[in-house]
Amino acid sequence: MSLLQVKNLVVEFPGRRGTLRALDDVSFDIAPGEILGVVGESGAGKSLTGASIIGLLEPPGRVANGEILLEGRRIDNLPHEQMRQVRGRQIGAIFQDPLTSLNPLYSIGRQLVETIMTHLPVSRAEARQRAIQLLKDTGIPAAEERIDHYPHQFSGGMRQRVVIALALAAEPKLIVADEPTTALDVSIQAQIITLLKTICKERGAAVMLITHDMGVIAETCDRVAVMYAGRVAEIGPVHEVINHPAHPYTRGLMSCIPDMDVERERLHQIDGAMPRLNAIPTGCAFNPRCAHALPRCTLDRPDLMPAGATQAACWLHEAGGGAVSSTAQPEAVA
Ligand SMILES: Nc1ncnc2c1ncn2[C@@H]1O[C@H](COP(=O)(O)OP(=O)(O)OP(=O)(O)O)[C@@H](O)[C@H]1O
Repeated sequence: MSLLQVKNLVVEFPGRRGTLRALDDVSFDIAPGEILGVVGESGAGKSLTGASIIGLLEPPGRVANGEILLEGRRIDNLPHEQMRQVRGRQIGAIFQDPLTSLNPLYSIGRQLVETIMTHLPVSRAEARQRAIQLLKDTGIPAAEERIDHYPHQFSGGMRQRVVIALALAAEPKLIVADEPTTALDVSIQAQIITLLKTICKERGAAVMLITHDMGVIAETCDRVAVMYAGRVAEIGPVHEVINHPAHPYTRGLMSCIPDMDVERERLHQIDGAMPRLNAIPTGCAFNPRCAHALPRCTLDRPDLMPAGATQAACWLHEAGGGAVSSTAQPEAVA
């Protein structure tokens, strides 16, 4: 059974000039222990998807339709307090800025011990031992001493290690990590991503990893969901999506994977811009930027459909349609 199921998720923002639909029919699942990458340009809906799962969608944003299930149980409609429990115990969260997750007034030991004791049946002494072990496991040197230090006494990279320890403290089944390294020095980003991957794999925790960086996805994830304009454009095993991208948008993103020795770049290399929420084109939202658009693409919105070893929301893959050739070489997207 899937660990997490997101079914036909719709998120809307009511406004004076009408309702803006930021997520439109988003569906995917995550298996136990799996690392799912979520990638796409700025504004694609990655963070809103993560926020919906962890129950931290900020009003007036609201889930207007769809369901989110964790181990078969709906969590999108839970009362606030129950969702807080789920968030601490079953789902851990890691954000871009470590200081979002840490209370500057408490030592990191106090924060770890309280989280452990809130969710697991252990004594304070046991919780402290667990906290020290978690800090060691996340690569904090002299953990026995540093456990009594405050967040400001750690560097950015060390703070994000503490946040990973905190997210794992209650032994959750799922970690939602939203751009966990973007705020960090480039030289330590890879270390933190590697740590996140190894520590979650060791513990069997699944991860939803939101990032702009296709390079990170390639190195870290089992599967990847590519988002565009509030929808999933393509989803599949990471090596298939990278080597045989089925959606023209994904093919454009692939050109953003830099060479090994070139510094990583963000996904801004596809000509044109993602539409604003109040101006989403009819049909496929990508059609104005797509070199392969068919007349139908401007009229009917495609849902995900089988496309080789992945699923793509693209009419080119409809049975009988002329599928875009899948090669490892990305081609320019007009
Ligand atoms: N409070 C809000 N009110 C109105 N629109 C919003 C609000 N929050 C987000 N949006 C819109 O929802 C869309 C998706 O936003 P989201 O933050 O999920 O994108 P993203 O893919 O995570 O982008 P980024 O990579 O820049 O974080 C964007 O068009 C954004 O402008």
